[in-house]
Amino acid sequence: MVSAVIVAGGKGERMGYDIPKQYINIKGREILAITLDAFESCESIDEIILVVPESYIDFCLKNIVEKYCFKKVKKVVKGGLSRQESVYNGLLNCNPHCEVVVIHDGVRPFIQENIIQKSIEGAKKFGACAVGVYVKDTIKVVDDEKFIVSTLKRDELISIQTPQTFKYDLILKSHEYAKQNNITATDDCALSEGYGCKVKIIEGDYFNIKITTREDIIIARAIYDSLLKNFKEEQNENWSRL
Ligand SMILES: Nc1ccn([C@@H]2O[C@H](COP(=O)(O)OP(=O)(O)OP(=O)(O)O)[C@@H](O)[C@H]2O)c(=O)n1
Ligand SMILES: C[C@](O)(CO)[C@H](O)COP(=O)(O)O
Repeated sequence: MVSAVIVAGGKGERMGYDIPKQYINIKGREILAITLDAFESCESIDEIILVVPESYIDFCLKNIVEKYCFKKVKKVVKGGLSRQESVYNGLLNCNPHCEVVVIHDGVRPFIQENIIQKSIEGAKKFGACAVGVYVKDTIKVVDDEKFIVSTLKRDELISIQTPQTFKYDLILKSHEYAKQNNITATDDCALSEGYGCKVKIIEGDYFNIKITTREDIIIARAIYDSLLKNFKEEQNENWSRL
């Protein structure tokens, strides 16, 4: 059984709106709903555990899960103070038969189904698999006064995204190990690396952005338009081929 833990338990402080950024509307659909669409329609996903701030559980059930009839969402559970705590609570709420778990940010709405699928295959084969893209800029290390200390080798640098997909027991143990040893990290790969696990990277997609600050909303609207346009063109092509 494959579970998806979608973490949407953050407050979106860097976005600075009154509502958490996962509920911002992009061309008529909430960011979180667009993210859930991809997982709902991915055949390999058996259940979705949605993690949201406690005060948003009822709101989310009514205005996202029921409104769009997301049938695979089996539980909406409370998040924690950090992303790490939110993921951990998501993991604890997965079905007991879960073998592989796909962990994804609720604010990465442009994830493509084929990438979710490849990450599941990667986790089955390697135990841990994450999606990433090569960085396009040259990356510098700076000191406290912002003078350059060194230049990193770009062909060794990956910008890590989600999904990050794992054999369930492995990621649960990685989180528990981190908790016992007061280890914190901004992603789940780092926790499984800390537990001694090798994580395989698969090529992601530059469109799979994390909506973090206000300029990302402008970019997200453009991506949504472009993906929708491609989808319509593909449908027209299929239609004309019939
Ligand atoms: N306590 C938290 C913090 C973050 N997240 C989720 O983790 C993902 C990536 O986090 P980030 O972009 O940092 O979101 P926020 O924490 O909401 O943003 P900010 O740091 O600006 O407040 C988001 O889907 C977010 O909702 C979570 O589930 N629980
Ligand atoms: C998990 C993640 O999206 C991978 O890029 C990222 O680490 C989340 O970081 P944030 O600090 O919650 O923005």
